[in-house]
Amino acid sequence: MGNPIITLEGIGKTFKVAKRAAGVREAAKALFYRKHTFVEALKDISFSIREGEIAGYIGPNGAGKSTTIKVMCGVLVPDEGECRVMSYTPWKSRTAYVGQIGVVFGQRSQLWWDVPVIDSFELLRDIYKVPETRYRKNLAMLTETLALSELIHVPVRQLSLGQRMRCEIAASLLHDPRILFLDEPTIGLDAASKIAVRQFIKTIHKEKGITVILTTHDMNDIEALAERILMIGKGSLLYDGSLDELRGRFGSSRTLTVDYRDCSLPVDIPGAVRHSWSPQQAVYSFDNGKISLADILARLSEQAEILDVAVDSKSVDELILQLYKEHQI
Ligand SMILES: Nc1ncnc2c1ncn2[C@@H]1O[C@H](COP(=O)(O)OP(=O)(O)OP(=O)(O)O)[C@@H](O)[C@H]1O
Repeated sequence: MGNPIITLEGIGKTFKVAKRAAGVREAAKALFYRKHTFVEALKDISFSIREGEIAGYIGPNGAGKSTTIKVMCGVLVPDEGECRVMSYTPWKSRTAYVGQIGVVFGQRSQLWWDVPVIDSFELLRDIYKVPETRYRKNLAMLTETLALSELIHVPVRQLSLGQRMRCEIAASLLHDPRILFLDEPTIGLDAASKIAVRQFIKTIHKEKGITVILTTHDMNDIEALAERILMIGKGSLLYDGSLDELRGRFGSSRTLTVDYRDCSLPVDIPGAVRHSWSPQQAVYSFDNGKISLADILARLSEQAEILDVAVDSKSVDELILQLYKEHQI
């Protein structure tokens, strides 16, 4: 893994929001005095991302994910703290900076709605001043890997969500950015489109070594892509680690169901808890840290001929939910 490419130190952002009271009288009063409340969207956020990492940025609704992405993209200026991305402060020298990053907001489009996709691509080529040969090469690669050949001559408004998302991702990569920010790239997509998007992100990361920051509510995205998870809740960073570390913390308990040919007596296995038994099937739970699956099966096979085994671990959704509960968010 490379050197730090993104560094945030003590980033804070508070939004001032006008308070609206119900009723005509209150609305009239509001013309003269407006009451405000303050929303602390980010509180003292610090982390750094190394070049070539894929980091999943997760947290419940309203946690501050999009606000952080907007700060890192230079769309929002924080009230306090430092943010360095490559050699840039994102909200300064915007023109040079945007040429180095790709951004996809799942809920917003960077493509022009009424014109064919290829026209938007050409406009982006001109905005980012991509040399013609490089543009042609990238366009050919993206068209092939994202299966766009049927789509690029169609106006964006006629595309389905999944088709548009493939075009959005291509648009964000035409200029060979070093970092790709993806804010909910699989939102609203069907299962096949989600898998296609994940597969493409994996490929582009592997082939180009691009750094990826991904926000999502879909834990399958995290499981498929993120080597590292950053979790934010109520504006504060609450977890920074790998999925495996999270499994070690909450998810080491597994359930084993084993089918065997007639076994007349229940088998006790030190380190595993037996939950049910019959001459054909037994269910155990065990902790990876205490006894391995291989050891349990070895003990069982001394007593009976094993026909089939099934092992369940906690799903990523369950692990994340446990983390949310631990932090009461
Ligand atoms: N422009 C804004 N004006 C006022 N409040 C805002 C603005 N943008 C965000 N907020 C508030 O800041 C908080 C964090 O919002 P943000 O969009 O970053 O959350 P999020 O984690 O991306 O949520 P979601 O998963 O729902 O997209 C929320 O309370 C939100 O209402």
